[in-house]
Amino acid sequence: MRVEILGCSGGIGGNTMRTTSMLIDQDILIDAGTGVSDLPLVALAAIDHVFITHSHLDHIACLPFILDSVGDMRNTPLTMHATQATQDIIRRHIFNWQIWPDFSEIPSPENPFLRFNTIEVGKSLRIGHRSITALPANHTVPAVGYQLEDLRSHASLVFSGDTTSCDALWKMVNEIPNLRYLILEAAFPDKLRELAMMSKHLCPSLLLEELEKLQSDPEILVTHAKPGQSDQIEKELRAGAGQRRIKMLAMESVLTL
Ligand SMILES: Nc1ncnc2c1ncn2[C@@H]1O[C@@H]2COP(=O)(O)O[C@H]2[C@H]1O
Repeated sequence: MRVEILGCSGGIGGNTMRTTSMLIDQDILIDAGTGVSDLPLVALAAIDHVFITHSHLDHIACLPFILDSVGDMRNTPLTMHATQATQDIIRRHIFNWQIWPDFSEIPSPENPFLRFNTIEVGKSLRIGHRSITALPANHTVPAVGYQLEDLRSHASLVFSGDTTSCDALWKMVNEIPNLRYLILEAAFPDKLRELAMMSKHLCPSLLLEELEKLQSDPEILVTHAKPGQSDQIEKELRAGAGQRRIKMLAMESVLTL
């Protein structure tokens, strides 16, 4: 399984900051933030599945554009996978004919560009040799993370999505054998710890407290730094990392499972 980081910033600004999205092989996206907009048309048309962590704009911004840009280049609907709560929000507030047309009825309800699939925390979906499982998260809106497992190598990657402290997440993460990569968020530096808590994110000190609950030793990659905050977050994480292998996740990097 190939995991390409299309965007991993908590905001926008210039060529180096794109919001959250990961491309799994050619056909699966995890979130559809602004990082998706760098993909050429032919790559956009190859996306069959989009797994959404939560409804915030920085994670879904490009989904409406994908459908309008390449819907007619495809023979089958693109499937948006999300929990019922997240699906309801996105249908009510995005695909409502006011913000964007409802592509689950276009060009016809019988043969649309978009279809919805409801996922549940703890349940796995198998797509070819990839297994995708929703994990618990704790954010200001209904949210999940994902475990991606390559069923050939049995290696796993966990992406927490946007979450503050979440014991239920660690309970499930600690049951995963062969966890190779753990992508966690730290949106703010420690001086903004109050804002991190209010907006249900992590900062380095909170992230390091969370890592005390982790019982395995994956490579830890940190995502979602707000614009201009990445260097300070990295400095604070380095200072407290101890034996943990922690580094900042980089846009355009490729992880292999
Ligand atoms: N009181 C607040 N609650 C939630 N988000 C806030 C607040 N104040 C500012 N924000 C910002 O709004 C952003 C919405 O997306 P994020 O959750 O990524 O990060 C959030 C913060 O950067």
